Amino acid sequence: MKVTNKSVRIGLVSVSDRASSGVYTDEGLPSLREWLAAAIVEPTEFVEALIPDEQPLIEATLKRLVDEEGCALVLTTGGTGPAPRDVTPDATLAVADREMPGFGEQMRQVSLYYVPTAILSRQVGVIRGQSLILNLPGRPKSIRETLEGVRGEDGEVRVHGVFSAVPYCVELIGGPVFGTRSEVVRAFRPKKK
Ligand SMILES: Nc1ncnc2c1ncn2[C@@H]1O[C@H](COP(=O)(O)OP(=O)(O)OP(=O)(O)O)[C@@H](O)[C@H]1O
Ligand SMILES: Nc1nc2c(c(=O)[nH]1)N[C@H]1C(S)=C(S)[C@@H](COP(=O)(O)O)O[C@H]1N2
Repeated sequence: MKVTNKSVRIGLVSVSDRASSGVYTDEGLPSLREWLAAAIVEPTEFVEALIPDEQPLIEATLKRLVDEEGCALVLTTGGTGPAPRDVTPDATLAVADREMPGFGEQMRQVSLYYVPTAILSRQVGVIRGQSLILNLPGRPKSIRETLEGVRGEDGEVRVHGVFSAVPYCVELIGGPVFGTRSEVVRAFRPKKK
């Protein structure tokens, strides 16, 4: 696989009323940053935002990260549930050019191995311009769970996390080519004939 030395620019958005107002310390952005830095081979640059559950602000943040900051990938955490203030998927769909339903489907599937309330997450994956935007649930532990997938006691992957498909998707929509460390997550690319 061809990989470049260019750094991969990634937007991280933690959507939480309480973390953004200081009621508790935000663990979303550090968890995202640590997982991605361990998973991606190439140097990464992060553009981060910690914001409350306000749909116009989430939409403006996603647009800024993609259109002005040039992020090839944007990951959000929080605000995907059914409560009235959970509006991250609505904001994400509002700024989308195209939906990628497989990401939401697979994340809910993976999450069911961890928690029966996984079906309450309305998380979506979308394309805006040449960027992939993915919603992850708010619990910091769900970041690793959904991105990395489910492992058996032998450490082998039983159910693929969605990050296995992220590098190929980003490449297909015109973003940078990057690889992953297989001990964290194995990126799949179909073999060229
Ligand atoms: N950014 C975060 N940092 C640390 N812990 C978080 C964060 N977001 C969520 N959590 C934890 O996960 C739990 C469930 O998250 P959820 O997104 O449902 O919160 P919420 O009830 O919508 O409230 P808020 O928007 O104020 O985080 C929270 O109660 C909290 O313990
Ligand atoms: N992997 C994983 N997915 C999960 C969870 C979790 O703890 N781990 N929590 C679920 C719960 S309890 C809810 S309400 C929804 C939405 O969470 P959010 O509003 O914090 O985004 O995500 C679900 N998905």
